[in-house]
Amino acid sequence: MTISIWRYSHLVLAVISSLFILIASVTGAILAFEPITNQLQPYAVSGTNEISLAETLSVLQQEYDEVFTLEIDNNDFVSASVITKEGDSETFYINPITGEKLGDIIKKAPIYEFATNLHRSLFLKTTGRVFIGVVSFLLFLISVTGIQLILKRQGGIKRFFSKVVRENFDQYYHVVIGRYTLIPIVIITLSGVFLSLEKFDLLPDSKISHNYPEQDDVEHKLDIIEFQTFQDIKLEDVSYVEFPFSDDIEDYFTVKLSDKEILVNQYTGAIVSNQNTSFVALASNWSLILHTGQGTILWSIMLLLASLAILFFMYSGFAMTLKRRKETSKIKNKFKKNEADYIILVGSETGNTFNSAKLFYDALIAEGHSVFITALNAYSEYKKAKHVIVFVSTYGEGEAPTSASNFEKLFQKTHQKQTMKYAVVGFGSLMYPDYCKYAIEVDEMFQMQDHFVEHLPLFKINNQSFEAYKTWIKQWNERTNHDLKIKFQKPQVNLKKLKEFKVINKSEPNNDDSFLVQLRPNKKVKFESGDLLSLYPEADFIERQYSIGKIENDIILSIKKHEFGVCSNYFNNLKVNEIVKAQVKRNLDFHFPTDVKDVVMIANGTGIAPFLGMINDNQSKIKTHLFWGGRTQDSLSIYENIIDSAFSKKTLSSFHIAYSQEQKDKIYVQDLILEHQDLLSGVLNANGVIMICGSVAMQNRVLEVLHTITTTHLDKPLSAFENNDQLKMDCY
Ligand SMILES: Cc1cc2nc3c(=O)[nH]c(=O)nc-3n(C[C@H](O)[C@H](O)[C@H](O)COP(=O)(O)O)c2cc1C
Repeated sequence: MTISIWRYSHLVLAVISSLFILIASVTGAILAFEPITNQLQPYAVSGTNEISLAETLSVLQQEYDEVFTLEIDNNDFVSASVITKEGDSETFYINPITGEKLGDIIKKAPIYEFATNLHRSLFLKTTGRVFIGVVSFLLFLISVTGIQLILKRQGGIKRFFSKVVRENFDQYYHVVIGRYTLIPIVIITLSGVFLSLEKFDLLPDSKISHNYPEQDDVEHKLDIIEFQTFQDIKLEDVSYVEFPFSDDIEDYFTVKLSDKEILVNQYTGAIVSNQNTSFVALASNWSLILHTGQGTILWSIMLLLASLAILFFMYSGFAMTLKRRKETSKIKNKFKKNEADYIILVGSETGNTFNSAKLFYDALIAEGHSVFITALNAYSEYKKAKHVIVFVSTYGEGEAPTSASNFEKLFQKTHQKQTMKYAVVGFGSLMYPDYCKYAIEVDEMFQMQDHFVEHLPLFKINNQSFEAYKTWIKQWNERTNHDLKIKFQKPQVNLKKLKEFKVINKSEPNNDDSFLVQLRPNKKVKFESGDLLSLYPEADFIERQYSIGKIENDIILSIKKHEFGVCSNYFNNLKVNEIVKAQVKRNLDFHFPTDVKDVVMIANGTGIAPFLGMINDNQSKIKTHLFWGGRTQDSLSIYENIIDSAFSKKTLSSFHIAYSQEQKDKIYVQDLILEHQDLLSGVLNANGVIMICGSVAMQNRVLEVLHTITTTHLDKPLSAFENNDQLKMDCY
């Protein structure tokens, strides 16, 4: 629940201040170039830590008729205001060792003048300055709420920089870029607020006031070069020197240093007054440096990047909000709640789960059913319903998402009259210790009430996996004897991008209707075991993907033939030397790890394909254990040669098989995993990697077993290893 408060505050603040933030960040990005271009000018003087103030002041006195001021700015440019020997009053950059003029003071370019005015006051003078000050504070609050949201999402400060689940482009980069730029943005906004407060005299007075003790007349005036005080001060510590107004002994040198201001007797060089700079003045100086980037190219570049990041956050933040609204507002029920046979209840925080529920709703409607879809928070009595299907995500630490926050109470006090069948689909992420916990709770609530009968067991979906969702639809279809068709967006095919691959070999389908295809690219194509081969059959141009095993330079695919499968039958009918047009899609998260000591591979059926490549290409001979589940011994025969070859090359350490049909008691790959739990926990404990490929159903069973193993042997949930990139999965 608290997460939605943070998200709501984040959004409201962003909406209120968006236009001004837009102006401030565009002008901020432009202004970031000013200190960069300034610093590229050749006026910076090096070695100011070695030059004494006495040397510079003395040389200036010799070089010019009169000297008024000396200034050293944040760029280390030294400028002096003087009357030249020719009698001209001028201010210019000087060389502090020779005193000679280096160049004229840089004039602010009109673009920077314009951007500064807009940035500071929107050309509205005081009113504008107030606005900008307030907006700066709002942006500070937005950054703080943003940091809070990232902390919640990632599960604490320790995991601030750990892996981010990628749901879509906007969400992913909003979080990833946010992690790197929010702290600089907090600094920029706080310094901006400070500068505004200073402008409106809202800070304690930081002016230094000196005591002016009476000075005794002295007969001999020392040369500046002889002033011990100035000899002891290095130029790098000086920001400003004002020369005495007249020869009067009560007129002094005023010297501003980084942390204090001193008055120096112009005859003796003695310090007359010494006052420390106030905290407010120091903070104000730092605010100016941090807000404008003066003096450091690196920080100026950071300011530029932060300004650009703010623009991206505005775009991606609003895009996410619009998408969320669209997902939740597009529910237009055709049937009333008391007319419908099917009730779909949705619990979602950011709208993703609504999307999956809506696809199911559309498919049921297309089949001619009466369906009513609503949020879990709107749960009530349904007079005619026969089926309740719940799609629900988990948020916070295993809690209900916003649109299900009230469901438990409603469920307890609502009593349905007729008996209904229920099915719960949980959406979550394996990166959280309480994987799909709220869905588990909802499932239990249904189990406890008499009027509900389980239609399908609880089904969990990791990271909104569409493949897993399709598996659940398949289970639904099998259970109901229907052929519900989910309409999903076809990925756009760019036929020009398809490459040609020649069929080198193809085995005949075995008892399981599985066969191997060996393809060779006609031209050079970059691919690795674990990448995907996308095909777009002419019948529908819908993308079908197969996991690639790379052996030498060929692609090995393991395919299961389905009676009416367009693509599997296309492959099965291929003859040697025929050409297949397809595209390789990189699947970087599912490549063989080369920087670990142990790898365990777990597959069932055709999921073995990428591993066939990996076990043969394991050049650094990493200890590799393959667990595979098949139906019968015959299922293995098409892979046997490749596995034997890996054993003889010593690139495979062990191979464990579970045949489900060879004996009375069925054995599955998850049973093998449990049997070898010491090996599995040992590999994880030693930072090894577990890879899983095959059916989603197998994946879910294996994950349950792995979770039991990690909690009992290693005292950690499986999510800890998922977050540490020790779990790689590609299931369908
Ligand atoms: C802050 C935060 C906390 C989460 N907590 C959990 C959790 O405890 N268990 C889990 O399985 N998934 C958790 N998730 C993952 C979400 O359930 C997952 O991203 C889901 O797809 C979101 O669906 P929705 O956008 O429809 O709410 C969390 C996600 C976020 C951002």
